[in-house]
Amino acid sequence: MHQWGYEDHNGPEVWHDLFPLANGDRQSPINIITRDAIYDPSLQPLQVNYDHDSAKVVINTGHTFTMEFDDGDDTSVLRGGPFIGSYRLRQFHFHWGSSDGHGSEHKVDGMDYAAELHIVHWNSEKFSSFVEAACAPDGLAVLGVFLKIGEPNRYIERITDTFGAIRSKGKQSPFTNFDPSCLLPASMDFWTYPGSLTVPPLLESVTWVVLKEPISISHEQLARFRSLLFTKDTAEIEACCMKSNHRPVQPLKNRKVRASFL
Ligand SMILES: CCN[C@H]1CN(CCOCC)S(=O)(=O)c2sc(S(N)(=O)=O)cc21
Ligand SMILES: [Zn+2]
Repeated sequence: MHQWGYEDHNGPEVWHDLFPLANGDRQSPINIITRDAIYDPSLQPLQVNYDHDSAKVVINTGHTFTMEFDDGDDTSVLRGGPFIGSYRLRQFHFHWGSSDGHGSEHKVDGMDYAAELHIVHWNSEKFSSFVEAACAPDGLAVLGVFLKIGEPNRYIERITDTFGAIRSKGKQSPFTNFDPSCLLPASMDFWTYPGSLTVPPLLESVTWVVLKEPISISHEQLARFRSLLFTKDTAEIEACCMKSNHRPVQPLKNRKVRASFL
Protein backbone atom coordinates (compact mmCIF):
# COMPACT_ATOMS: atom_id res chain seq x y z
CA MET A 1 0.00 0.00 0.00
CA HIS A 2 1.91 3.02 -1.26
CA GLN A 3 0.17 5.78 0.70
CA TRP A 4 -2.64 5.27 3.17
CA GLY A 5 -5.90 7.12 2.59
CA TYR A 6 -9.65 6.70 2.84
CA GLU A 7 -10.44 4.90 -0.39
CA ASP A 8 -11.10 1.15 -0.83
CA HIS A 9 -7.54 0.33 -1.87
CA ASN A 10 -5.81 2.26 0.95
CA GLY A 11 -8.50 2.95 3.56
CA PRO A 12 -9.16 1.97 7.22
CA GLU A 13 -10.05 -1.65 6.32
CA VAL A 14 -6.50 -2.27 5.02
CA TRP A 15 -4.42 0.01 7.28
CA HIS A 16 -3.43 -3.05 9.36
CA ASP A 17 -1.31 -4.27 6.40
CA LEU A 18 1.23 -1.52 7.04
CA PHE A 19 0.23 -0.42 10.54
CA PRO A 20 -0.31 -3.48 12.77
CA LEU A 21 -1.47 -1.28 15.66
CA ALA A 22 -4.75 -0.99 13.73
CA ASN A 23 -5.85 -4.16 15.59
CA GLY A 24 -4.45 -3.01 18.95
CA ASP A 25 -6.11 -2.98 22.38
CA ARG A 26 -6.67 0.78 22.69
CA GLN A 27 -7.70 1.99 19.22
CA SER A 28 -9.79 5.09 18.44
CA PRO A 29 -12.42 6.22 17.67
CA ILE A 30 -15.07 4.37 19.70
CA ASN A 31 -18.84 4.41 20.12
CA ILE A 32 -19.48 6.12 23.49
CA ILE A 33 -22.35 4.23 25.14
CA THR A 34 -23.53 6.88 27.59
CA ARG A 35 -25.26 4.54 30.06
CA ASP A 36 -21.94 2.61 30.44
CA ALA A 37 -19.89 5.75 31.11
CA ILE A 38 -18.78 5.97 34.76
CA TYR A 39 -19.21 9.35 36.49
CA ASP A 40 -15.83 10.11 38.11
CA PRO A 41 -16.01 12.99 40.64
CA SER A 42 -12.20 13.04 40.82
CA LEU A 43 -12.03 14.40 37.25
CA GLN A 44 -11.11 18.11 37.40
CA PRO A 45 -12.69 20.79 35.20
CA LEU A 46 -10.82 21.21 31.90
CA GLN A 47 -8.56 24.28 31.81
CA VAL A 48 -7.93 25.60 28.31
CA ASN A 49 -5.39 28.45 28.03
CA TYR A 50 -4.61 29.27 24.40
CA ASP A 51 -2.88 32.38 23.04
CA HIS A 52 -4.04 33.57 19.59
CA ASP A 53 -0.40 34.47 18.80
CA SER A 54 0.55 30.76 18.82
CA ALA A 55 -1.33 30.20 15.55
CA LYS A 56 1.06 29.88 12.62
CA VAL A 57 -0.06 28.09 9.45
CA VAL A 58 -2.86 26.13 7.78
CA ILE A 59 -1.83 23.10 5.70
CA ASN A 60 -3.61 20.76 3.29
CA THR A 61 -2.11 17.42 4.40
CA GLY A 62 -3.85 15.45 1.64
CA HIS A 63 -6.06 13.75 4.24
CA THR A 64 -7.49 16.81 5.96
CA PHE A 65 -6.43 20.38 6.63
CA THR A 66 -4.63 21.23 9.82
CA MET A 67 -3.96 24.44 11.73
CA GLU A 68 -0.46 24.23 13.21
CA PHE A 69 0.66 26.17 16.28
CA ASP A 70 4.02 27.23 17.69
CA ASP A 71 4.65 24.59 20.37
CA GLY A 72 8.12 25.89 21.32
CA ASP A 73 6.95 26.86 24.82
CA ASP A 74 3.97 26.50 27.16
CA THR A 75 2.11 29.56 25.87
CA SER A 76 -0.95 27.54 24.81
CA VAL A 77 -1.79 24.59 27.04
CA LEU A 78 -4.55 22.25 28.22
CA ARG A 79 -4.72 21.24 31.91
CA GLY A 80 -7.18 19.65 34.32
CA GLY A 81 -9.69 16.98 33.30
CA PRO A 82 -7.95 13.59 33.65
CA PHE A 83 -4.55 15.15 33.06
CA ILE A 84 -1.57 15.38 35.39
CA GLY A 85 0.52 18.37 34.34
CA SER A 86 0.07 20.46 31.22
CA TYR A 87 -0.26 19.46 27.59
CA ARG A 88 1.02 21.87 24.89
CA LEU A 89 -1.22 22.81 21.93
CA ARG A 90 0.23 21.52 18.65
CA GLN A 91 -2.48 21.54 15.98
CA PHE A 92 -6.14 21.12 15.24
CA HIS A 93 -7.91 19.50 12.31
CA PHE A 94 -11.27 18.06 11.33
CA HIS A 95 -12.85 14.81 10.06
CA TRP A 96 -16.01 14.67 8.00
CA GLY A 97 -18.08 12.42 5.70
CA SER A 98 -19.36 12.39 2.12
CA SER A 99 -22.75 13.71 3.33
CA ASP A 100 -24.01 15.61 6.36
CA GLY A 101 -25.63 12.50 7.89
CA HIS A 102 -22.27 11.08 9.02
CA GLY A 103 -18.64 12.12 9.31
CA SER A 104 -17.71 12.22 12.99
CA GLU A 105 -15.19 9.65 14.21
CA HIS A 106 -16.57 9.04 17.68
CA LYS A 107 -20.27 8.17 18.00
CA VAL A 108 -22.60 8.71 20.95
CA ASP A 109 -25.05 5.84 21.52
CA GLY A 110 -24.50 4.87 17.88
CA MET A 111 -25.27 8.38 16.59
CA ASP A 112 -23.00 10.06 14.04
CA TYR A 113 -22.41 13.79 13.93
CA ALA A 114 -21.69 15.62 10.67
CA ALA A 115 -18.03 16.22 11.54
CA GLU A 116 -15.53 16.22 14.41
CA LEU A 117 -12.83 18.70 15.50
CA HIS A 118 -9.63 17.34 17.06
CA ILE A 119 -7.36 19.69 19.05
CA VAL A 120 -4.04 17.90 19.55
CA HIS A 121 -1.72 18.51 22.54
CA TRP A 122 1.41 16.79 23.89
CA ASN A 123 2.74 16.26 27.41
CA SER A 124 5.51 18.86 27.55
CA GLU A 125 6.10 18.33 31.28
CA LYS A 126 7.14 14.71 30.86
CA PHE A 127 8.62 14.71 27.32
CA SER A 128 11.03 17.02 25.52
CA SER A 129 9.48 16.73 22.07
CA PHE A 130 6.18 15.98 20.38
CA VAL A 131 7.62 12.93 18.57
CA GLU A 132 8.82 11.45 21.87
CA ALA A 133 5.43 12.12 23.48
CA ALA A 134 3.59 10.62 20.48
CA CYS A 135 5.18 7.23 21.28
CA ALA A 136 4.26 7.20 25.01
CA PRO A 137 0.99 5.94 26.51
CA ASP A 138 0.42 9.27 28.31
CA GLY A 139 2.06 11.44 25.68
CA LEU A 140 -0.84 13.00 23.78
CA ALA A 141 -4.16 14.60 24.70
CA VAL A 142 -6.78 15.18 22.00
CA LEU A 143 -9.86 17.29 22.70
CA GLY A 144 -12.72 16.09 20.47
CA VAL A 145 -15.64 18.38 19.62
CA PHE A 146 -18.67 17.23 17.61
CA LEU A 147 -20.06 19.42 14.80
CA LYS A 148 -23.77 19.41 13.94
CA ILE A 149 -25.42 21.10 10.96
CA GLY A 150 -27.02 24.41 11.93
CA GLU A 151 -26.21 28.09 11.91
CA PRO A 152 -23.02 29.15 10.07
CA ASN A 153 -20.04 29.27 12.44
CA ARG A 154 -18.28 32.62 12.12
CA TYR A 155 -15.00 31.19 13.45
CA ILE A 156 -15.03 28.31 10.95
CA GLU A 157 -15.61 30.98 8.30
CA ARG A 158 -12.13 32.33 9.09
CA ILE A 159 -10.76 28.85 8.37
CA THR A 160 -12.71 28.21 5.14
CA ASP A 161 -11.60 31.66 3.92
CA THR A 162 -8.06 30.20 3.64
CA PHE A 163 -9.09 27.31 1.38
CA GLY A 164 -8.41 29.18 -1.87
CA ALA A 165 -4.70 29.11 -1.00
CA ILE A 166 -4.58 25.44 0.09
CA ARG A 167 -6.81 23.72 -2.48
CA SER A 168 -4.37 20.89 -3.21
CA LYS A 169 -2.24 18.52 -1.13
CA GLY A 170 0.92 20.01 0.33
CA LYS A 171 -0.22 23.63 0.01
CA GLN A 172 0.04 25.83 3.09
CA SER A 173 -0.82 29.41 4.01
CA PRO A 174 -0.17 31.69 6.99
CA PHE A 175 -2.87 31.33 9.64
CA THR A 176 -2.30 33.68 12.54
CA ASN A 177 -4.19 35.40 15.30
CA PHE A 178 -6.54 32.52 16.03
CA ASP A 179 -7.47 31.15 19.48
CA PRO A 180 -9.13 27.72 19.07
CA SER A 181 -11.12 28.28 22.30
CA CYS A 182 -13.60 30.06 20.00
CA LEU A 183 -14.45 26.60 18.59
CA LEU A 184 -15.48 25.19 21.99
CA PRO A 185 -19.12 24.83 23.11
CA ALA A 186 -20.62 26.49 26.20
CA SER A 187 -20.46 23.31 28.30
CA MET A 188 -17.11 21.65 29.01
CA ASP A 189 -18.74 18.39 30.18
CA PHE A 190 -16.72 15.52 28.72
CA TRP A 191 -16.14 11.79 28.41
CA THR A 192 -12.55 10.49 28.64
CA TYR A 193 -10.87 7.19 27.77
CA PRO A 194 -7.41 5.84 26.75
CA GLY A 195 -7.06 5.55 22.96
CA SER A 196 -4.97 6.17 19.87
CA LEU A 197 -4.37 8.34 16.86
CA THR A 198 -7.27 7.74 14.44
CA VAL A 199 -4.86 7.98 11.50
CA PRO A 200 -1.72 5.93 10.74
CA PRO A 201 0.59 5.25 12.53
CA LEU A 202 -2.37 4.75 14.94
CA LEU A 203 -0.06 5.16 17.96
CA GLU A 204 -1.69 4.23 21.28
CA SER A 205 -0.58 7.40 23.03
CA VAL A 206 -3.77 9.49 23.20
CA THR A 207 -5.86 10.31 26.25
CA TRP A 208 -9.14 11.29 24.58
CA VAL A 209 -11.38 13.99 26.04
CA VAL A 210 -14.63 14.19 24.00
CA LEU A 211 -16.99 17.08 24.77
CA LYS A 212 -20.67 16.19 25.17
CA GLU A 213 -22.04 19.41 23.60
CA PRO A 214 -21.59 19.90 19.83
CA ILE A 215 -20.82 23.18 18.05
CA SER A 216 -22.61 24.21 14.85
CA ILE A 217 -21.46 24.42 11.23
CA SER A 218 -23.65 25.21 8.22
CA HIS A 219 -24.26 22.80 5.34
CA GLU A 220 -22.47 25.23 3.00
CA GLN A 221 -19.42 25.53 5.25
CA LEU A 222 -19.10 21.75 5.49
CA ALA A 223 -19.50 21.44 1.71
CA ARG A 224 -16.39 23.66 1.38
CA PHE A 225 -14.38 21.15 3.44
CA ARG A 226 -15.18 18.53 0.77
CA SER A 227 -13.99 20.86 -2.01
CA LEU A 228 -10.39 20.53 -0.83
CA LEU A 229 -8.31 18.09 -2.85
CA PHE A 230 -6.62 14.88 -1.66
CA THR A 231 -4.21 15.19 -4.58
CA LYS A 232 -1.22 17.37 -5.41
CA ASP A 233 -2.53 19.58 -8.14
CA THR A 234 -5.71 20.24 -10.00
CA ALA A 235 -3.99 19.29 -13.30
CA GLU A 236 -4.70 15.62 -12.51
CA ILE A 237 -7.80 14.61 -14.46
CA GLU A 238 -9.31 12.88 -11.46
CA ALA A 239 -8.21 15.47 -8.87
CA CYS A 240 -10.09 13.78 -6.10
CA CYS A 241 -12.04 15.91 -3.62
CA MET A 242 -11.61 15.34 0.11
CA LYS A 243 -15.05 13.73 0.33
CA SER A 244 -14.58 11.73 3.51
CA ASN A 245 -11.81 11.16 6.05
CA HIS A 246 -13.28 9.50 9.15
CA ARG A 247 -12.18 6.13 10.60
CA PRO A 248 -14.93 3.69 11.67
CA VAL A 249 -15.39 3.01 15.40
CA GLN A 250 -13.06 0.40 16.92
CA PRO A 251 -13.64 -2.30 19.60
CA LEU A 252 -13.69 -0.97 23.18
CA LYS A 253 -11.93 -4.15 24.42
CA ASN A 254 -10.85 -3.83 28.05
CA ARG A 255 -11.50 -0.10 28.48
CA LYS A 256 -13.84 2.07 30.54
CA VAL A 257 -15.19 5.45 29.52
CA ARG A 258 -15.42 7.99 32.37
CA ALA A 259 -17.79 10.96 32.46
CA SER A 260 -17.08 14.31 34.10
CA PHE A 261 -20.82 14.87 34.63
CA LEU A 262 -23.79 13.07 36.15
C1 LIG B 1 -3.86 16.15 10.49
C2 LIG B 1 -3.30 15.43 11.68
N1 LIG B 1 -2.57 14.26 11.29
C3 LIG B 1 -1.91 13.52 12.37
C4 LIG B 1 -0.54 14.17 12.67
N2 LIG B 1 0.10 13.57 13.83
C5 LIG B 1 0.39 12.12 13.72
C6 LIG B 1 1.79 11.87 13.16
O1 LIG B 1 2.74 12.08 14.17
C7 LIG B 1 3.25 10.87 14.72
C8 LIG B 1 4.66 11.10 15.19
S1 LIG B 1 -0.65 13.98 15.23
O2 LIG B 1 -0.16 13.17 16.30
O3 LIG B 1 -0.55 15.41 15.41
C9 LIG B 1 -2.25 13.57 14.91
S2 LIG B 1 -3.37 13.27 16.10
C10 LIG B 1 -4.56 12.85 15.02
S3 LIG B 1 -6.10 12.36 15.63
N3 LIG B 1 -7.10 12.14 14.38
O4 LIG B 1 -5.95 11.08 16.30
O5 LIG B 1 -6.56 13.43 16.48
C11 LIG B 1 -4.12 12.96 13.71
C12 LIG B 1 -2.75 13.38 13.62
ZN1 LIG C 1 -8.28 13.65 14.04
